[in-house]
Amino acid sequence: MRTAFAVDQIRAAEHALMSRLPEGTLMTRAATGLAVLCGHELARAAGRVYGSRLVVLAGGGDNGGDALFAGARLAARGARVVAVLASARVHAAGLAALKAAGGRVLPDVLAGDETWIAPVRDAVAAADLVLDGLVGIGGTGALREPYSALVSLVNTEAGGQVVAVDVPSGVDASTGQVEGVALRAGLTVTFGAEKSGLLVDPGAEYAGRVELVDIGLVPYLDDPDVVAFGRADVAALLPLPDRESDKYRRGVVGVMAGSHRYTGAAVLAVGGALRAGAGLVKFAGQREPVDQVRVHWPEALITELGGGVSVHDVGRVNSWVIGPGMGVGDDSLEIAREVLAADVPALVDADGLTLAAREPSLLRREAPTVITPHVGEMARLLGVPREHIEAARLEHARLAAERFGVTVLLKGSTTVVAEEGRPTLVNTTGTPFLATGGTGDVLAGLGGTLLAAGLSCYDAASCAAYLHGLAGRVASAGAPLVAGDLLTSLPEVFASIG
Ligand SMILES: NC(=O)C1=CN([C@@H]2O[C@H](COP(=O)(O)OP(=O)(O)OC[C@H]3O[C@@H](n4cnc5c(N)ncnc54)[C@H](O)[C@@H]3O)[C@@H](O)[C@H]2O)[C@@H](O)CC1
Ligand SMILES: Nc1ncnc2c1ncn2[C@@H]1O[C@H](COP(=O)(O)OP(=O)(O)O)[C@@H](O)[C@H]1O
Ligand SMILES: [K+]
Repeated sequence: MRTAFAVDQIRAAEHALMSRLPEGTLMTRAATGLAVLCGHELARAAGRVYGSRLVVLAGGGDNGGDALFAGARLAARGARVVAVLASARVHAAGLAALKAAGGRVLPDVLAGDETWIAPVRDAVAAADLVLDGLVGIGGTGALREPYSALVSLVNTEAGGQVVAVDVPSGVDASTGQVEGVALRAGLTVTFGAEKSGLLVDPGAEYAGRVELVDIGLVPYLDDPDVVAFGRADVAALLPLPDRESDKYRRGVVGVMAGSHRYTGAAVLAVGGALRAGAGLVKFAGQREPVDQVRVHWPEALITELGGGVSVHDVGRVNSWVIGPGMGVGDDSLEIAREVLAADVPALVDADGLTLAAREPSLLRREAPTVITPHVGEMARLLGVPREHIEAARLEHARLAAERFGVTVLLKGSTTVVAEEGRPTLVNTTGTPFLATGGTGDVLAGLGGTLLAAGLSCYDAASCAAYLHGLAGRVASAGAPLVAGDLLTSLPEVFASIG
């Protein structure tokens, strides 16, 4: 399991650790680790450290200090290092070390004219590696000048590797938010522990690959702010059938999905539930989706609603999946009321969420509930513009979990799972090729089966996101996928986890 922390937590741990160590120890540890990793990058890109070209961007805080000390170490190994000083108060000892090791300082970017631009641009374009030590965890708000001009220049002109020190400048280390410009790194070398903002888009996208340098912080950290499951975490939670299993013990999933207009959603949601290993899937819906489910999934038990047949006629289930393509009319609302009155865990998706935005009492249930909104559905549920949600995924997923008292799986470029009292989970599998119609329906079915098997909402949502993302990667292999491909890939994914 990967763990990540908010800036306050990092600061508190650093404070506790620093009080036991001689001054400067942590920066030495950080800069040493940074220099080693940059050395690897230079060896890979330029063949060797000696003679390679390095540009160090140094801001006025300790982040700049780390970069200058690392630059000094690489200069001592023969790299040609130039520093760009973006503040009048750069770390004095770091700058002295760099100069003593043969590093040079480029023209003054603070002089107030534009004479610095051409030489800095040329140096950045020619560099094998640019080291971003402008701001780290001390950054607040949008980057100010000259930091933002320097970052824009690196983003457009850098010809070699770009390494962010601790955090890409311009990314909020706690939330991954970016106001204005931020540095696009190929590698982020972060110190002590991962920062939450490095795992969540947009920050994660700016960070590139993340490498952790141990500076001895771990014993001083409290519970993580954010976690990410790995294969072993999912393997430990996934229920496997054993000799005692029968279909009822494995879990009966009720699926209420599809409508006259949207029949495919029902087929995909039932498929997701079956392929996730449900003991039994009971499908309830209108005639058209019923016909389609019957053709595609003879394994499902089917209840055609209407004509005096209601949700009660479905009988006992261990969990409900409700929403994909079910419609948002009054009859759908009535069905949603009946389904969500059941005393079993429920996963509410798609149209189910549109109905809940209209009638929030649908989500006030005794039994556990997972909601799986995409950004648009979340915007409706919270009454917040979708851009705000995209910019601050952790914050809005947590807000919805608190407001509705449910587990929230917020879908999109970074899927996050939020539940009160638990660290927010960030899913690290997946591919942008999943952004195609119907993939969310498969996810809903998958999650419903894991709930029926007895996983908690948090675990079911987290495992479903992980498996779904892997299925996306297997199905896509770099090419477009269709939602049905996920169903074909799921057996391989489950086998690889087992
Ligand atoms: N505290 C510690 O124990 C350690 C800290 N380390 C380094 O220290 C960093 C934190 O150092 P600081 O607390 O000095 O903070 P930073 O160096 O991250 O940032 C502070 C500087 O950036 C400026 N700044 C902040 N927001 C800005 C914006 N939007 N636009 C332009 N300038 C902005 C501030 O005016 C200040 O000069 C970490 O990220 C890490 O790199 C490491 O050396 C490891 C140990
Ligand atoms: N840019 C992206 N990168 C990775 N996954 C994405 C991206 N955009 C969407 N997805 C995933 O694709 C799925 C789409 O689900 P959803 O929006 O509900 O579509 P539908 O309703 O058509 O099934 C979700 O699992 C979501 O996390
Ligand atoms: K930085």
